[in-house]
Amino acid sequence: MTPEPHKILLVDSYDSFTYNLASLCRRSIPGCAIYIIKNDQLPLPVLLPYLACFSAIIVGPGPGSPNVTEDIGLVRDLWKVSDQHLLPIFGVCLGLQSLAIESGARLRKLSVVKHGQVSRVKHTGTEIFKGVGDVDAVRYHSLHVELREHSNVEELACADDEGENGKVVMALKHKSRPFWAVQYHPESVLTGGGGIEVLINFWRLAQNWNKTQQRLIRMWDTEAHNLFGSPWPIIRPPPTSPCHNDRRLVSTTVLRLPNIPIPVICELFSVTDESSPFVLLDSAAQPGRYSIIGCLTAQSPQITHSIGDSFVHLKEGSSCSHIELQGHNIWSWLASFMNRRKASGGSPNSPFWGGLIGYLSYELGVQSLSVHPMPQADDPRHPDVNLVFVERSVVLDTTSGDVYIQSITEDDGEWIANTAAKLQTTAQEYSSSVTNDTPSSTKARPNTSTVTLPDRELYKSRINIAKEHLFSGDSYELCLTANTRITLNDPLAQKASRHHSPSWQRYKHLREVNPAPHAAYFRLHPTTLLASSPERFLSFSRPPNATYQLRPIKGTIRAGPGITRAFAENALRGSKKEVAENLMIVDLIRHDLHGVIGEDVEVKQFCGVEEYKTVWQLVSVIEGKPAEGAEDTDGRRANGALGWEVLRRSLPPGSMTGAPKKRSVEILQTLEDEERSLYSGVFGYWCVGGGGDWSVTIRSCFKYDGTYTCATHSASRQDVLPAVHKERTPEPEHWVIGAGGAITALSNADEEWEEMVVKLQSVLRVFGAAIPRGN
Ligand SMILES: C=C(O[C@@H]1C=C(C(=O)O)C=C[C@H]1O)C(=O)O
Ligand SMILES: NC(=O)CC[C@H](N)C(=O)O
Repeated sequence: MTPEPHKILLVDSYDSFTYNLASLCRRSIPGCAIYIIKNDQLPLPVLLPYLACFSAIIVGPGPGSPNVTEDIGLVRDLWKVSDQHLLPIFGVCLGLQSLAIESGARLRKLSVVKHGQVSRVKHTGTEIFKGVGDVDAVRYHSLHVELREHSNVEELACADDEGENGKVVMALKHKSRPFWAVQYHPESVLTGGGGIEVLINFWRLAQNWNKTQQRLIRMWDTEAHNLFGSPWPIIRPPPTSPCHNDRRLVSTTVLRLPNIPIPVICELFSVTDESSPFVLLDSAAQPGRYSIIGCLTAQSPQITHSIGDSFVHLKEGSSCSHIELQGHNIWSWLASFMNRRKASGGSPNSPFWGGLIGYLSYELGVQSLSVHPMPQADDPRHPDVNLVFVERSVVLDTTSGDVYIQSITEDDGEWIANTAAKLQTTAQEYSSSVTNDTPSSTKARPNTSTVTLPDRELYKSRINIAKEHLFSGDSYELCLTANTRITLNDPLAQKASRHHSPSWQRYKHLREVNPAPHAAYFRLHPTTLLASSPERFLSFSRPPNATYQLRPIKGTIRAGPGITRAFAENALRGSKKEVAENLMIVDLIRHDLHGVIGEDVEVKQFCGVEEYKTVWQLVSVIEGKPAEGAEDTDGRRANGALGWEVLRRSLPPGSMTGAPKKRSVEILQTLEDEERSLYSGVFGYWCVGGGGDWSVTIRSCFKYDGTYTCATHSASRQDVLPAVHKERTPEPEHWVIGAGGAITALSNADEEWEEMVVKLQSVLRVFGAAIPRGN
């Protein structure tokens, strides 16, 4: 009989680094099984009898204070259990602070808080530091503890913050009970020397203690299983309804047409008809590579859903069905939808064969954190999910010039042949034309718009309030943002028709002035989105052996004359503040990914400096692979449902919230006036072959049409929509641009305002508007 694995209980205080700690634990304690509970999940009397099932407890970090019941939950009681229930505990950060104050130490605020910063730690070389050499440790704390003579804990390590905070306790042990703790973060990617080494020592000490106390480990029974569930990692794609797998085949023709610009290809389709839907995912700059055009038909299914609505709305041509979710959520509904539409046989070199393209709002992510999203003024609510199912597509590989013309519709050879012929002719005409111009964009005419900017003083005052939250230990970083509104009043300039799409003209202008690797143009009624994002959120490659990649950005400076690579590298990678900002998000993203796919998560690039048209950015790359067999969800080849699950559980993007994510989102809701909507959400695709690629919706603008006909909860299950007027009377257009930046304890309000303005300007210029000087 194989021995029972050692069971470790990990208590999570709603932190964004917990799964990193779980992963470190698994590496330090071979074969252990880790059960994670929230600090308020079980009342102590319920937990107590089960402590005997565990070999040790790890108490994780978290926002807030060890003195506040809502922040610390049952952790404070763990230190006081009777000898009968006693077991070894290892505390991290908030965990250390709780142990210390319950053992007679004093809680203090740091004069200079430490978030995402590395300190040299001096230690005794004993206990959890036995055999450990130099320790360079990452710190995320605003509070610290001061030992007193009669406290029951003794110091094992400290950091010397010199003039800033003096000596700060970095590790402790209890004088008589088997408790050890560190103030720094052993699980951070940048902690060196005091990570796995310290956990291995803790485990040795814990096992010794259990042995000398002759502790009997209680058998794991059904009751325990019901209470604690399965051990981490729980790799589980969203539930899908059973389906007949009528797997479709992808038909593809490949042409080599170098130099034919994406706008030229789009204009062969319906992009110039403002009244028809259109989707383009555009790699308009490096490191983007593929541009994807969804060649929609009148029947292409469009799926919309708003949070709080128990229906999904499916529009196909002129009919609209309202499908009740019936206990499912939108995520599993979409997973089922895709499960019925798997396809195979497409070109392995084309990342997209067909599938869903569209966007998911910030508030959809907020809701999955169990935080109530901010209310929306509009009724009915605008869609938080707006996707179209693409059956015909053209994909351009901008590196090789290969163009993939693809269809997953049966017997679609004629469309493929016609499209190929059309593209070839256009390419010939284009290459022989004298000017070789891309179709020209309309430069926005000045004085046609009213721009409402965020109020500078208000924004700066909010930066200062954000910093107060950081100083008090509630958050380590907050991504504060604000909306700018543009109203276009010039009816002549805006007149849309079958052959003139002002929003497309504007998009072409945007891709010229701010070419970006993750650009997009969506006309998905009632929403129009023009995006020029530098930031990939998550890509998952086609199974089998999918790789999940996230590319968070933190750290921004303006691009322009005189800003050389050397200057940018020094200003970004050479800056303690910028690297700290980036590190916090890297650790958060590692946690998000570990949470879904388990242990295999790696930082492939830390703080690379990348140049874009208007800004230089600090970019990190985190990659993961699911455990073997995890993708194969239904016995057949998987369809990317696990990638979809990573997306569900990682939204909103950590780079747009700050860390810890949940508490940061709650604080941001008190500092921002209105919902973010598309901004700070994601846009991208989920392919019928199982891959996906989603970008962060930043450096973008969006607007809603006045009439959103499909979301009304009609009593009938199917409505016929009124015919769309082809030539609409122009109404003022209301565009929104969100912009912001990460606030840390080191932030300066004027500089943060400037950074927000730089990001805003990258899009605002397509409206012919500029921010007045001194604003
Ligand atoms: C908030 C924005 O950007 C985010 C914040 C960044 C930063 O603080 O440096 C960089 C990229 C984005 O993750 C924005 O563009 O509006
Ligand atoms: N990382 C943490 O656990 C932080 C603990 C506490 N909230 C502080 O800021 O000091």
